[in-house]
Amino acid sequence: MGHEQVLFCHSKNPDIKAIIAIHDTSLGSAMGATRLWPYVSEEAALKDALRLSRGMTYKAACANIPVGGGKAVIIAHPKDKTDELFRAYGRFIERLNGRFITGQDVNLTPEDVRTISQETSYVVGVEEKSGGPAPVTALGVFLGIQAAVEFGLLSESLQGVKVAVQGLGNVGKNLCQQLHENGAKLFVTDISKEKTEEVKRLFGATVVEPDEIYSLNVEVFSPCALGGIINSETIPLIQAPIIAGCANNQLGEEKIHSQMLAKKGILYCPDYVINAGGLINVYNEMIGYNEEKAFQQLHNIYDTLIEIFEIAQQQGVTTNGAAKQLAEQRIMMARSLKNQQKRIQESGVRIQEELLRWGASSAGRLSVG
Ligand SMILES: NC(=O)c1ccc[n+]([C@@H]2O[C@H](COP(=O)([O-])OP(=O)(O)OC[C@H]3O[C@@H](n4cnc5c(N)ncnc54)[C@H](O)[C@@H]3O)[C@@H](O)[C@H]2O)c1
Repeated sequence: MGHEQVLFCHSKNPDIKAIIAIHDTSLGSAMGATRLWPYVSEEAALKDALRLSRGMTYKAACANIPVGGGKAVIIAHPKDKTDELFRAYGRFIERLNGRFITGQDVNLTPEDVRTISQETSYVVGVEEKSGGPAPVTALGVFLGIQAAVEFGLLSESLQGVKVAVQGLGNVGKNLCQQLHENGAKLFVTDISKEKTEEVKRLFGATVVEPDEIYSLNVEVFSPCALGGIINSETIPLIQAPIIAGCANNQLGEEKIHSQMLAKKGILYCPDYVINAGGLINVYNEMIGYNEEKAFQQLHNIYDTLIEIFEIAQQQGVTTNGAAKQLAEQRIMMARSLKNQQKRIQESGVRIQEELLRWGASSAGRLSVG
């Protein structure tokens, strides 16, 4: 998959096994949260780290922020978490000298991240300066829905547009609020009755059962719960001409299912493009949180999606294929700029050396003369 560096971290006391995968640093230090999971084998853990770190490279490139892609996994059961384990892990990160910056993913708490930060400063999310990533992610998804509706339905307004939201958690509920405030008509589902009742009461949403959400006659289907829900079983049910939601890894099989969607004429917003708000938020926390700047970058999601839809339409490729193409172009451009800078620096050093040599020899001639 073209990784720059993969580290296998191991110590006996405390007992720790972790893998840090740095996929690409052309755009900047590799960023990627740390996941703790009782993987069945080291191979399974490696596969996860490799796949997720490559995803981060594409996500950052599409979001147009100067960070690279990385990911780390700790092979452990959540019940075996200890401070010693996280401190040992922090020391591994510190040794990378800033090539990899991490944060909180599955099975890590903000407290665990704080423990890691006792050994390394290359951690984000230690102090939440922005109120967490979910509202920013939701706003990014909202902008993505606007882009898709404008491109796919030729409408600049969401007034009366029917949107089906699957999952009313941290992101889903915030998204419902944005959609409601902009005149969309909501259809929602969640496995928690409490959450569906709240969204019904607050935003006048129509509640449906979890398995009914796919086949609704709506303009937008917004998956905001689980991964893998767009697959060979659900695609034939989907009526919406647009899919735009925050859930990670929505497609069961990336290639097969993105092609099935394209064949059916469904405009799919690649998940890692539309849900980049969380990463944008974390990046801004790292460089010193500035709300205005973060929200400006968030608007890139809208522009990037329009660009992706245009590439897909012009070249007859899937939106997923177009997103990868765009990300790879941006990475190649960053690489060639870096190489140019390096060449300029090297030739600058060579000229300086020539001048020094020339100066020394003419000084010699002068003194002789
Ligand atoms: N939080 C972020 O900033 C962020 C950023 C990028 C991607 N994501 C992804 O977006 C998704 C949602 O994130 P979140 O932070 O809102 O999570 P969350 O856990 O707060 O919410 C998920 C919701 O989905 C519901 N749910 C679970 N199974 C369901 C089912 N079968 N049908 C309907 N609803 C179901 C849960 O009850 C819960 O309310 C996840 O896939 C996450 O990885 C989140």
